Amino acid sequence: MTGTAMEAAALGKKFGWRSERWALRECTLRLPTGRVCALVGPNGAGKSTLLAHAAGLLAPTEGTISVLGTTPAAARERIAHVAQDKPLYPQLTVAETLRLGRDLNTRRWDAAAAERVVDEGDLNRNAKIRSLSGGQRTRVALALALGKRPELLLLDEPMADLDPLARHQLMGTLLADSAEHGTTVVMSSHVVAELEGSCDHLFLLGAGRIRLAGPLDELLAAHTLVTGPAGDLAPHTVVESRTTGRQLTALIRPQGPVGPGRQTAEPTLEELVLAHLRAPEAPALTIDDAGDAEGTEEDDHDGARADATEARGTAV
Ligand SMILES: Nc1ncnc2c1ncn2[C@@H]1O[C@H](COP(=O)(O)OP(=O)(O)OP(=O)(O)O)[C@@H](O)[C@H]1O
Repeated sequence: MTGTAMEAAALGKKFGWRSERWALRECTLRLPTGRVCALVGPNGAGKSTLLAHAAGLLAPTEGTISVLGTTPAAARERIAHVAQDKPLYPQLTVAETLRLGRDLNTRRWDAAAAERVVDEGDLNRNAKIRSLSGGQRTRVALALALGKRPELLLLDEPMADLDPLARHQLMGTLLADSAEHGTTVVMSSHVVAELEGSCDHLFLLGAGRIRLAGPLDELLAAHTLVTGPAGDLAPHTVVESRTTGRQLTALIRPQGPVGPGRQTAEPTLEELVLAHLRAPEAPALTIDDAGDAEGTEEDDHDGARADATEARGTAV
């Protein structure tokens, strides 16, 4: 049995005593070790808050979170967290920043990995951090994170300010490095297309709650895109359905044969995510590592409806 990289039980977070709003609520999830997990959801869904809990930077209001079999605080040396604002010392040079990384992580520091990330971006090692562009700073932050040789790498929108070529190249380096060392990666992103082909696990958050969680291939296999004549979709669980004239397009969780005259296909990651984002009331689904599904679907065959919007390639 694989180990557990991250596990949350009824995790909840409210910022401030008086706040009525839960940034996270009743989040129960498990991520096996060695996975590359996409963490997606709309703005304010709680992605950064979840990553900050896993990194030990925030304490839960209720529930628990553990990483690598212990508390986030106890695992800190084995975790690297690249926050959205990528905090670095502006007055240091790139070379001094890498030396600081080495001095703070004497037992684990992987100089070759850190230097490879910097060199692939053609960065001048004598340049001060404050003189670098946003994308170049991202590269230095990722170099520090990989140099730490973490067992769990938590990345909060790591690619947001990189140009498409740099994104592609850095993602390749990141995935190759993680595969070589068996690193578990949790990566939040709004650009779902860039996660396709990179991730094998998915957490979809909405309004602080888990909406989809599990191995990506099993989550995709649990859904079917249906097109064909309009009509009743019972007994299937409907995530989203749209009708244009007599034509129906729907994303369902099938409960048996879909019926004659309808075409079916397995959704892409992007189609799966976008349908759930357009239908925030759709029932949640968690598939655990043994392939067992747990959802909130029984009473919801009507599902949620959304406007017919062509949204391929969109950021969420
Ligand atoms: N330090 C804080 N104090 C008060 N509220 C906070 C704080 N940090 C986050 N929140 C609130 O918690 C909720 C979740 O925020 P979070 O940053 O985790 O979302 P997110 O999914 O990462 O969003 P985005 O995609 O915009 O980065 C939001 O409503 C946000 O306003």
